[in-house]
Amino acid sequence: MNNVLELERVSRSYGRRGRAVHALYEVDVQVPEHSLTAVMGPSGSGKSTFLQCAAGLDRPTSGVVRLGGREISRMKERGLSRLRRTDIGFVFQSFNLLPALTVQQNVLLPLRLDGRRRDPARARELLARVGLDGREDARPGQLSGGQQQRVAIARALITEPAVVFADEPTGSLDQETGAEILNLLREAVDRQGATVVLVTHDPAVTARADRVLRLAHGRLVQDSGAGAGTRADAGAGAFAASRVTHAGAAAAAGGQVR
Ligand SMILES: Nc1ncnc2c1ncn2[C@@H]1O[C@H](COP(=O)(O)OP(=O)(O)OP(=O)(O)O)[C@@H](O)[C@H]1O
Repeated sequence: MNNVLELERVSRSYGRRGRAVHALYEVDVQVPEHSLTAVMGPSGSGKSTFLQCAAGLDRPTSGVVRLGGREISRMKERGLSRLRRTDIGFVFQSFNLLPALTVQQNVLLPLRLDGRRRDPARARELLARVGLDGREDARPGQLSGGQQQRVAIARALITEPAVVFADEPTGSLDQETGAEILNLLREAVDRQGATVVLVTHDPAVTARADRVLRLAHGRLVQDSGAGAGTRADAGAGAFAASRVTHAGAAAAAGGQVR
């Protein structure tokens, strides 16, 4: 199976030499396509830094990040922002929907921002998949938190990104709603062939992930589920063939990771 995301000896430090804080230290990770990877670890262990470096929102101090075979750690800002629009989908803890737009307009926003043709039929299809059939014209403010996160998932998937990065996607939801959101991300992997990397404190995620990476003090201290026998490997044949690899993805419409 191809690795869609690779980090090679990636470090990110802050501050001056001698007194530098190593937010990430020589992290090596390979993420195969069609898999769900959870990144866990205590507060301050480097999870957000990992996500930001992997998603091209921050540059590592040293090391190499490749997304879809392209080295993004050296890309100029212009290339990176294009890549975030075309190859990456984002889901945030706080949903980050635009309140003045309808649900459907929010889902279509990444296409619009990338100057691409809008595809309302595809937006409706994705909204139906996340259980929001018939809510296309609602405003985010009329929806519950869980429903808003469903919209955010549809938005992240609209352009078939190489990787969907999710930062604490269940962090502001109750347990049951959080479990539903996790199921949807799992389904995006199993039925739509998506690749999801999510940062979380939520222990429930481990049961739904193909792989769990644990960070401590900026280092990768555990990498469980990698290799043979992961759900991704076991279920590879069942993944939807319809996904067009690297066909482009959504920048999170109007949001940053933190
Ligand atoms: N801009 C910055 N300047 C200085 N230090 C930073 C900066 N950003 C992060 N750090 C430090 O890097 C380390 C890792 O931070 P990071 O936010 O990646 O951890 P985290 O695991 O995501 O934490 P949390 O679970 O609390 O969000 C911490 O020690 C943090 O203080």
